[in-house]
Amino acid sequence: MIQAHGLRKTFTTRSRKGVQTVEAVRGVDLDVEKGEIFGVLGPNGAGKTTTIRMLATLITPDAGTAVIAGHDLLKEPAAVRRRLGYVSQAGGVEDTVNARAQIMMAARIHGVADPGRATAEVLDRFGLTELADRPGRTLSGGQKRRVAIAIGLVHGPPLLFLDEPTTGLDPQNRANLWDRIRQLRESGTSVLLSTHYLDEADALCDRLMIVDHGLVVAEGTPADLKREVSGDVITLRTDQPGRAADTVKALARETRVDDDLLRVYVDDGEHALPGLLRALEEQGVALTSIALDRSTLDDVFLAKTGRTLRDAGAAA
Ligand SMILES: Nc1ncnc2c1ncn2[C@@H]1O[C@H](COP(=O)(O)OP(=O)(O)OP(=O)(O)O)[C@@H](O)[C@H]1O
Repeated sequence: MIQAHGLRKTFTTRSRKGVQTVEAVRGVDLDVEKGEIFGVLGPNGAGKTTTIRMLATLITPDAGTAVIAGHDLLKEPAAVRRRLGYVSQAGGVEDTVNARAQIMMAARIHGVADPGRATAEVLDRFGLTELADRPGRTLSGGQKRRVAIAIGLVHGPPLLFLDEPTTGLDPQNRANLWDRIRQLRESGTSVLLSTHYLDEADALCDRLMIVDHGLVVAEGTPADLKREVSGDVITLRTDQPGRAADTVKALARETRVDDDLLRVYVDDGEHALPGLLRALEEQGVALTSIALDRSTLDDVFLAKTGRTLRDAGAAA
């Protein structure tokens, strides 16, 4: 559905401080299969939105090529545009106009043969029929997000771009939206979504790429990626993380200190734990807490970039 190679975008801004350039995307390859949910996971400022906007024909790449739904992104942008739906991070739902009218307008803009019917269908599909005649400002965050997706889908595109679809939603609305995105996949729509939520990427995506500073640092299924940094993570909280790390180094594949936390990467946590605790006790290192977990996508991010996704987000 999408084959992209070497996508690049640099932004130049001029202000009183002078000319500033930001290399937002620095050579991204992407391969999205038909009917899959593909995720672009990364911290704030990683280049997710810029990548999606290039693929959605909204900004022109400085370099690179892409074929989307069988059409060349640069040579046939109008054909590409007809085959995709795009839902921006902000959502694009008007406050003063009701949902039905907004969806109907999108259907007309796209030249849908029977806009009334297409609107009614998409309203029904997203559980919006009851709310269809209320102005945008009276809808909840989750309802607005569903209207935005309905606007993006009313012309029945085979490919949908969702830029951070669940940011700001409460857990119940996020779960609801995940179900609806999964239903899209079942009906054959390919979905490319960006997110900075690890659990979202893990729960929803068939495959994903992790981006950082405009580059792809890892790609695969969530299970493959986690297998790459295989094994378990033992997280120990202590006042002496450096000393604890030195003590357990020989028993671990890798250790990482993060404030008062020591992460110990081992092949088999259950078996490694007793030996680890014994060694720490012998050295007189006191612990305030112990946790044993399977590796997560954050551990993949940490292994590839040396930072956790949370830290990377905070630094951006
Ligand atoms: N129009 C623009 N002009 C100048 N700089 C830009 C522009 N758009 C994006 N950037 C910069 O490019 C970098 C990547 O931005 P982008 O929006 O693609 O990141 P993102 O991964 O989507 O982040 P977020 O999760 O915060 O939306 C950032 O440093 C951003 O400030």
